[in-house]
Amino acid sequence: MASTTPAERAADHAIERGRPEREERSWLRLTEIFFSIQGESSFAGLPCTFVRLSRCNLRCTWCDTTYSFKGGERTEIDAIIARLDEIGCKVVEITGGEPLLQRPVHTLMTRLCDLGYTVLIETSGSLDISPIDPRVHVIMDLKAPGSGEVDKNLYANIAHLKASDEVKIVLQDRADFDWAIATLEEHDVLNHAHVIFSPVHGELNSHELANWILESGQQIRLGLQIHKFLDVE
Ligand SMILES: C[S@@+](CC[C@H](N)C(=O)[O-])C[C@H]1O[C@@H](n2cnc3c(N)ncnc32)[C@H](O)[C@@H]1O
Ligand SMILES: Nc1nc2[nH]cc(C(=O)O)c2c(=O)[nH]1
Ligand code: SF4
Ligand SMILES: [Mg+2]
Repeated sequence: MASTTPAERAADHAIERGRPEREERSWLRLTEIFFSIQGESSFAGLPCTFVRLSRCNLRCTWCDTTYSFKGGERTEIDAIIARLDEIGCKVVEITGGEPLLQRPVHTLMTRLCDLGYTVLIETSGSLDISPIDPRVHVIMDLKAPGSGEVDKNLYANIAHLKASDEVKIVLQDRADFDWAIATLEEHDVLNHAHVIFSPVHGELNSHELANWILESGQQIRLGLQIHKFLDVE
């Protein structure tokens, strides 16, 4: 663990309270690093190493990663990169918790891009994505009403997406689906990025969601969390 300055301790307290911090430092609060099959996004099915950062500013009702909300090891960026090099997979996803809460995530992502990694970030869409290195593939959620966090969506982010990036909406029920279709239209999302709709796993029937997508006539990708069918991490 790195020795910390008062400024670093203040930054750490900020993320503990779910507030993004602006302090540059050499370490990140890390929940886990694991190597698995990418279960989500247009990269689904590919081998991928996951860097799961700790803490989140949201509390989605159906969140499957609540264990990332507390704790996390202070881990040097150098040590994270050394571990990724050791695993050897050139596709890396930065996730959480909410990875954009911790300012040094940008240093990590830029260093990984410089090293030739394909870097993905999975973010809730509640924090500013504009500082993200343009080489990073952004997968940004918009939170539907069923999540309980719809008021946190930062719609200004949509203008910062690249055409190759992805907007994901996780849906609990038909009301969420109708909200999602209206939101795509209102913010012209399909003209900014790819769009994925995913069911809350085990809650919304995926056949039903598939039919709703077909009936909508829109180019929306159905995303199922394939790691949960494989029963892997
Ligand atoms: C755990 S979050 C971490 C990254 C970031 N906080 C976010 O929400 O995008 C990763 C992805 O898992 C999705 N997710 C979490 N719980 C889920 C569930 N029960 N069913 C389907 N997707 C879920 C989130 O919506 C998000 O797209
Ligand atoms: N296998 C696997 N694929 C994933 N894609 C996104 C994940 C996430 O939690 O962000 C995730 C995850 O937790 N496991
Ligand atoms: S934003 Fe992501 S990590 Fe945070 S509660 Fe929602 S799904 Fe979970
Ligand atoms: Mg997950």
